[in-house]
Amino acid sequence: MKKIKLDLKNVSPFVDEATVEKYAEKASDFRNDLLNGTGEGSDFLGWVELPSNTPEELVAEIEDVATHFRNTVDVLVVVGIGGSYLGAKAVIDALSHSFDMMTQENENPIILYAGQNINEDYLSELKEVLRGVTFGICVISKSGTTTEPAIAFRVLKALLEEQEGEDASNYIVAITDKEKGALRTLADQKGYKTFVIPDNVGGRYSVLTPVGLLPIACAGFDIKALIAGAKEMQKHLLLTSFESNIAMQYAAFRNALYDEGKKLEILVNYHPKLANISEWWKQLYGESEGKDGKGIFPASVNFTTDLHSMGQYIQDGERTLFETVLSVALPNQEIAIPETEEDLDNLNYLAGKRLDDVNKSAEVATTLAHVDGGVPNFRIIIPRLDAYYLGQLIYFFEFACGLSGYMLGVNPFDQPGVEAYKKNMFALLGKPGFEDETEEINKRIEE
Ligand SMILES: O=P(O)(O)OC[C@H]1O[C@H](O)[C@H](O)[C@@H](O)[C@@H]1O
Repeated sequence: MKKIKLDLKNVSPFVDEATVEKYAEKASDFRNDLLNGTGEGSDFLGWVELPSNTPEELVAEIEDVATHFRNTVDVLVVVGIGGSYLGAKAVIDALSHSFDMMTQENENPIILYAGQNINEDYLSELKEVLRGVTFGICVISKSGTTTEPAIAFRVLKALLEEQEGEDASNYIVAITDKEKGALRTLADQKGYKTFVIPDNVGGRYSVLTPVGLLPIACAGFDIKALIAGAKEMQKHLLLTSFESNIAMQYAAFRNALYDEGKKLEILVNYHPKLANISEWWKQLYGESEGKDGKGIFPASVNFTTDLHSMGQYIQDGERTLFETVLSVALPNQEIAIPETEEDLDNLNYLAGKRLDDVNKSAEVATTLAHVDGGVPNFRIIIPRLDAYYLGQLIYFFEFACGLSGYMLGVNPFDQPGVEAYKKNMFALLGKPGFEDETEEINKRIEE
C-alpha cells in the first residue's frame, strides 16, 4: 500500500536553512516526548498509541452497535460539538456520495448533526424533519457537561420518547467519560448503551476512538481500514530521521515559516468532499497552538471554488500567509469533456480530457502563481480518497500537531482559552454557582 507524501519543493525557498535546521534538530526529541510522555500535557497522549492499541473486541462492539442502528433507523443524529463531532463529520463527508440524499440505494441511515450550535431555527427544523421518522441519537461529550449538545439532546430525546415511548432508550447511544459528567449519570440511569472516551485522549484527538468510529461505522464505512491506515502512518512516524519523517518535516517547516512572519496557514483542497477535513484540522491546530499570545491561525479554502473569491487576497493581499494543499492523486470516478461539432463555447481543445486533468492543471497553475506571489505552498499527496488513506492523513496531522506545538513552545493538549466565553455565558444565564459573576457581568452591561 502507498503512503501519503509531503512535498516541500515550494516551501524550502521561503525559509532560512538554519532556522529549519534548528527545528529539525529538536524534532527527534519532541517525537520522543510524544512517544514517552515526557513533554507538556503528557496526560493527554492516549491518541499516540490508538491505532496500534485499539482492541479488536472494541472494534467488533462498535460494528455491532452500528449494525443495530443501520437495521433499525432511517436517520441517526450525532449530537456533539468540537472534537465530539468534527472528526466523524469530516470522515463521513469525505467518504459519502456527494449527493447521498438523492441516491436510492442508500442502505445506511442518513447522518445528521445537532448540538454543534444553539440555533433555534436549526433545532426546530431538525425536529420538523424527524417527526414521524424512525431515528436514533448518538450523543457524544467527553466532559458530559457541554451546554450546546446537552440542550440539543434534551430536545431530541423528548421527541424520541414521544415517538418511541418506553423503547426510546434502545435508539440512543452515549459516548462519554467512564464515570464523570451529567451525560454519564443520565446514561447509567436510563440504561443507554455507552462507549467510553479514554481519559487520556482530548476531544480534538478523539476521532479514532468510538467518538469518530461509531458514527463512521453507522454511516456504513470501513473503520478497520481507517484504523489500518492510521496504524501504517504511526509506524512510519516512528522513524527517527528528519529526512524520512513527514510529520517532523511539516512541523519544522511550518514553525520556520512562522518565524519568517507567516502567521496564517490556509488548508487548501481541490475536492469538495474534503471541506470538512479542513474544519476538523482547524480545531486540531487552532486549539493546540493558539495560546500564550502565539500560534499560526488555521484557515481553509475550497478550490477552485474560492479562487473566484479568496483567490485575489491569497495572490495579492498581505504576505503573512502560507498554504497547505491536499492533493488527491486519483479520483474515484471518471468523466471526460465531450466534443461538440459547433464548438460555440471554444472548449473543443479540452475534448476527451478527463475533468481531473483540468483540475490538476488548475492546482499546478495556482501553486505556481501563489508561490510567485510570495505564498509558500506545502503539498500533501493523498493517493486516493478512501478510508485507509484518510486514516493515514488523520494520524499524520495529529502527530505533526503535537510536534509543532512543542516546537512553538506551548502545551498542545490543553485549551484554557475556550473557558472565557463559557464563564460569561453562564453568568448571563444565571447558572447556579455563578452568582458573583452574574452580578459583575450585569453591572458591566448596564454601564
Ligand atoms: O466532548 P465535550 O466535552 O462536550 O467537548 C466538546 C468541545 O468543547 C470544548 O469547549 C473544547 O474547546 C473542545 O476541545 C471540545 O472538543
